[in-house]
Amino acid sequence: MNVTCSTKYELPKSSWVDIEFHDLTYTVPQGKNNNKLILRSVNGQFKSNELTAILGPSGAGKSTLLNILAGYKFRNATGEILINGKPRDLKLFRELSRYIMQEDLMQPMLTVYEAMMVAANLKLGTALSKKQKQTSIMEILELLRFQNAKNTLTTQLSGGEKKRLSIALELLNNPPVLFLDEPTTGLDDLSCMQCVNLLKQIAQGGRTIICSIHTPSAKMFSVFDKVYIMSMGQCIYQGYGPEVISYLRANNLECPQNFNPADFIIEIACQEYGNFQDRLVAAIDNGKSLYSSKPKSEQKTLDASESTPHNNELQILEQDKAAQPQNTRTTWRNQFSILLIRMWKQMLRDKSYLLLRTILHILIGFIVGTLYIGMGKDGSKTIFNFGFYFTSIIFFMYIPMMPVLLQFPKEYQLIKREHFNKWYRLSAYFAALTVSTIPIQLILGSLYIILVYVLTDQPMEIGRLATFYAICMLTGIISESFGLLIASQLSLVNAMFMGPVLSVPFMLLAVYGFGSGYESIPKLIKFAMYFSYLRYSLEGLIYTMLTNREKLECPEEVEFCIWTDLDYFMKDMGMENTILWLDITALIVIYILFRGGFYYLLKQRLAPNKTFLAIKYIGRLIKSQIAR
Ligand SMILES: Nc1ncnc2c1ncn2[C@@H]1O[C@H](COP(=O)(O)OP(=O)(O)OP(=O)(O)O)[C@@H](O)[C@H]1O
Repeated sequence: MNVTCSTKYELPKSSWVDIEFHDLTYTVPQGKNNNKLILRSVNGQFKSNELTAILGPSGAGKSTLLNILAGYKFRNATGEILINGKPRDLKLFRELSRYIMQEDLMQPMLTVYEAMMVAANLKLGTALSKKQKQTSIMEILELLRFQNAKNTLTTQLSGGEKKRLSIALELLNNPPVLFLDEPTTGLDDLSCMQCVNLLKQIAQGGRTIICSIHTPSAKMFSVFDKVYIMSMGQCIYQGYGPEVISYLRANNLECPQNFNPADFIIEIACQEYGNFQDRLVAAIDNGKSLYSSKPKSEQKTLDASESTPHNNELQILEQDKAAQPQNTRTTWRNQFSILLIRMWKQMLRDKSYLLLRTILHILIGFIVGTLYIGMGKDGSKTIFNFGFYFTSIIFFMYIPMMPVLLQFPKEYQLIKREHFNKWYRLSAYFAALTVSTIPIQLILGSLYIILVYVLTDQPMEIGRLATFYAICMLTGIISESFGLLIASQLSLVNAMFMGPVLSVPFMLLAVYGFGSGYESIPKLIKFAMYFSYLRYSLEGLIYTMLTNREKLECPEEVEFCIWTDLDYFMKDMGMENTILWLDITALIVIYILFRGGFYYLLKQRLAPNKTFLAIKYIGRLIKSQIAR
């Protein structure tokens, strides 16, 4: 069956970028004084116009090599990486290359076409009109055979379609270098072949395409222009796939007839026929040589001096900019609005979740309102109002925080991919995320507040209602920020555990000492109380709702009401010195601190600076000491 993609569209030609690496070594710290060697002085050359596959058994170091070459990992790596014969400038190289990671994570609630349009708007700037962008998108979608799936939601795509969409998204600004980590994993044979043929077609436009592959079929093995086979962090073969048979024969290893040579060399790498590691590594000079069945004298060695003298990264970038002015990145403002619209679209399209949240706000509002019904003006129930305000604060703590803890760890994987591939600046994403959730919180929050406010018979004064609303909303956005702060650093399971657990001290400190007077609280606890935003919220609500009010009426059936005078109640609670604007200022400051902290930690997780690395190192050291 012919599975070659035959389309009339061809991608624009790309600048040539040859990648070469020498003595690449990569270690990871393990235990106290131990280092694990993952790449062992490997060498190699990956050329433009070629599709190169990195092969090897599981754990051979394929992804590690790919990560280092793409610049995704670079700490703890030593050796030399040359781009067109000149030392790589990582910052510039990142502008030239794109990395398609193994996970098929897609922005949910968008169709293929919409996902492409968002990517085009972010990557192609404003130099192209909407019509031109549409044409580019349609051409790429046609090339990747998406004509019939362009209106399908990304989450409903098949495994192969998701892989192709990941490639399509990165092809929009025509990068000269594409790295792909296991693009065929999880695909059936036909989809694998289609994917590899497509990559070959893309490479033929002058691009350097490097992918890691698990076990290709014999047919696929011959499609690659070059295969680079790894075993235990070293190179055991580099050359054209089918020539591996003669390479092994030259090293006294005969591939049985009708046996897939790719399977055979991988079995050898797994030492199924004995240990040939050193012999094969020496035969290919750990990647310094390129095998060819031609006589030895005609084989190429991969010296830097022999590589084609192309331009360096800066020259390529300038050349590309001149040839493709549409590739200039869009402004921060545009990035912000594109991302904001994407977030709102996704939020509004997730109808079942939106409905669930709406029902939840109404239901909880109704339950809380019913539990505290009519107590706002009842002199015998003054203390119950305290409970009502606290319940409301807890509601606005948990409701915005829990979805964030659940969603953000997954969202982080998407941000990592998009940010690494230079779709947008992190600050634009952060600003869009900050703004995106506010309207929905304001609307849903008001559903709860209107219900409880009316049912509990709180004073119908605009000023009090507005302040009640503002404090609840501030509590909500602080809790959301706190959730983001946690979720930006932890996995889903850990975040779901840590979020509620870390909230407990905030709750305890919020009510600590009420009724016994501020002075009786120990100094250390007083100090800790400054950090509980819930305390400021609770104080603010109590002050707003209970000061400057007339005496409450004591119902006839009740013999004695202790707190009809609310000033006495405030005094008994130890809250007579509360200053509302101070509470609100503290809430705003905490919000800024939590949001700022979230941004800083997210930035550090994506690209850690030295301080952060040192903290991580100390953490690892402590962990290893505890584990001993
Ligand atoms: N941070 C790390 N700490 C400890 N070991 C690591 C670390 N990163 C990678 N390794 C180890 O390095 C080796 C190579 O990993 P790598 O992911 O590059 O292999 P791979 O060839 O891509 O494997 P697979 O095909 O299974 O994905 C593995 O043994 C892995 O366990």
